[in-house]
Amino acid sequence: MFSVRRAAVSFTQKRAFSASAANPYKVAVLGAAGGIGQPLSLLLKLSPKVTELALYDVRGAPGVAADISHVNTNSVVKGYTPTPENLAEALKGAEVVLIPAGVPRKPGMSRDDLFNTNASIVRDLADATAKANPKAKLCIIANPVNSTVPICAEVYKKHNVYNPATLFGVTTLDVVRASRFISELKSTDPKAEKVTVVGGHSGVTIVPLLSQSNHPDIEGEVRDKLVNRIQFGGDEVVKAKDGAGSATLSMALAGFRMAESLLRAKDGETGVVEPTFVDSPLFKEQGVEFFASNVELGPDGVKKIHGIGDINSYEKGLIDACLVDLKKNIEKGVKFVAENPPK
Ligand SMILES: NC(=O)C1=CN([C@@H]2O[C@H](COP(=O)(O)OP(=O)(O)OC[C@H]3O[C@@H](n4cnc5c(N)ncnc54)[C@H](O)[C@@H]3O)[C@@H](O)[C@H]2O)C=CC1
Ligand SMILES: O=C([O-])CC(=O)C(=O)O
Repeated sequence: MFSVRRAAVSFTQKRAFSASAANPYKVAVLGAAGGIGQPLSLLLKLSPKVTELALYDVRGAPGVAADISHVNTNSVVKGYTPTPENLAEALKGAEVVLIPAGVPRKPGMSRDDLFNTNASIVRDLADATAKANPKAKLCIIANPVNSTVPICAEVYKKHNVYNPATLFGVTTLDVVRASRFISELKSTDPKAEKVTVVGGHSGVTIVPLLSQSNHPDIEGEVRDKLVNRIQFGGDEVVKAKDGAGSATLSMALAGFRMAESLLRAKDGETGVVEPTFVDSPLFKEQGVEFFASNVELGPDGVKKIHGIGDINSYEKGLIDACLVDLKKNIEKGVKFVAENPPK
């Protein structure tokens, strides 16, 4: 007989952290054996803030866990095979849950084309999280983020455990890209380039606010090209990978940054700000329930949602276009759960 208990393969290192160690945080990655999941898990293993790493996937998680567990940092790594009991065990006690589970794009596809496959994957993983650990900070990487985040909110509402402060669509990659692209243009250090990107996470819903960057002088054709590159940076990678998927390594870095920021804020660090797609008051009056903007993180998740600040007329045009698509994407996610509730 297959033993559910034994299926949770544990690679406990001999010098496990004592209960009194600082920052004793468990982090769970669902979809851990994938293109993003593997490097993301590796980065989490390197973080002194993480003491337990739970790796779950429908295939291959124990192998990835065995591999990563040999990295000589002081944390425990466990790999989980796909049973409901193992999924619940992986989730239990996690401070942060990251979901990169789902299919990536191929050339010619939009992120919305992933909806049919990924909506039910994310719905079911959100359902498991709502049952096993509803207080965890839930970070959604799986696309289309503009729809998968509302799907999670609807699932949590069905369980009466929805807390808008703990649900995050991961849009960090958009600012990682924006700062890199602007530094290429201006021959500067990308780390010094702070670019605000708001809206959502696909095409025209990605709105860089260059007027608030270090280089408000970027205008005209140069600006249009830069904005387009930031909005469609994901397509650049999809095209270059030529059918083998989308961004994985830069995304792992971006997802890790988001997770680490949540843990830093949990530790009481103040002034931790990340861009993220959250249940937001900013455009609710226009019927847009979720919106990405800079968000100050606190021990309980969202502490303060920053407004979009002063924008110019060009950026106002970008926001208007963003809101049209974003509203449809959000409504699609909400409708999906209404018509296909978790079993
Ligand atoms: N938010 C963002 O900025 C970005 C999002 N993405 C999205 O992340 C997702 C994952 O991308 P990749 O890692 O490249 O794909 P991948 O196909 O390499 O990995 C996905 C993993 O999810 C697993 N999986 C599938 N169904 C599952 C389930 N029900 N439970 C647990 N695991 C499951 C698969 O076995 C696979 O290991 C895609 O939807 C992609 O579009 C990708 C890049 C950036
Ligand atoms: O482009 C994709 O499909 C993956 C993604 O979200 C990104 O790289 O920003």
